[in-house]
Amino acid sequence: MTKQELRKKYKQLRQNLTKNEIEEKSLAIANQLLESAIWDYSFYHIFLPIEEQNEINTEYILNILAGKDKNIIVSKSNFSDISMSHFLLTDNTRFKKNKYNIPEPISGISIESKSIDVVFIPLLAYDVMGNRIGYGKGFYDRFLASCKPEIIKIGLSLFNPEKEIINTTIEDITLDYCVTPNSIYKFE
Ligand SMILES: Nc1nc2c(c(=O)[nH]1)N(C=O)[C@@H](CNc1ccc(C(=O)N[C@@H](CCC(=O)O)C(=O)O)cc1)CN2
Ligand SMILES: Nc1ncnc2c1ncn2[C@@H]1O[C@H](COP(=O)(O)OP(=O)(O)OP(=O)(O)O)[C@@H](O)[C@H]1O
Repeated sequence: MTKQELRKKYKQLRQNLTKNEIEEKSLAIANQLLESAIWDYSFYHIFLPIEEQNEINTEYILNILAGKDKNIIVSKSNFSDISMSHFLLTDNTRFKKNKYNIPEPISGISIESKSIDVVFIPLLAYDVMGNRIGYGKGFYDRFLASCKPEIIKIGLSLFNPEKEIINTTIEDITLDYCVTPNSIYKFE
């Protein structure tokens, strides 16, 4: 299916889930991650969910990261130039929702994207090759292009992969893993 068709399909699939199902699946994803071999790093970037879009609740993963004393990085999105700026999460970090309902840190210690070791990536759909699509602005494609090449890219999804996203471009950066409530997919 094309990116456009997939965005429509997965927005609908998400809207069909209850809040309870999202909590259960979010917890299951965090538990899958606990089993994985990604914990020997220092700087972990995570997204904060748009609740209104039924995104994964990443709080369970945040708790794991905090428990393991990792450096946790969260971002602010600039919609005028489609860039993201990154901040270290501390006990004092306060959040505010932007106009797209994404919770963002109000201020904090700036972190450059090259410092990040592991990034958890939001998505609408992905395929068995590790291609992903989001809301279609290209925030993550630009962000990941600015990171170090060996950064570990982990998609998080409530659903299984599609066979194929057909209209991918060279700018699309593929995932290394995608974690779902039931599985961890590894892409070569
Ligand atoms: N939690 C979270 N943070 C994220 C992303 C994400 O997918 N999830 N992004 C991933 O790249 C970037 C933000 N990308 C976005 C791009 C477009 C819209 C947007 O157009 N929202 C519209 C309609 C949404 C829809 O298509 O249904 C709106 O709210 O009016 C929102 C976020 C960076 N941060
Ligand atoms: N590294 C980049 N530099 C400049 N433009 C880019 C880059 N990556 C993607 N784009 C552009 O951004 C637009 C949206 O890309 P795409 O459809 O892949 O978004 P997406 O992956 O669904 O969105 P997101 O990354 O925000 O979740 C496209 O027009 C694409 O050409």
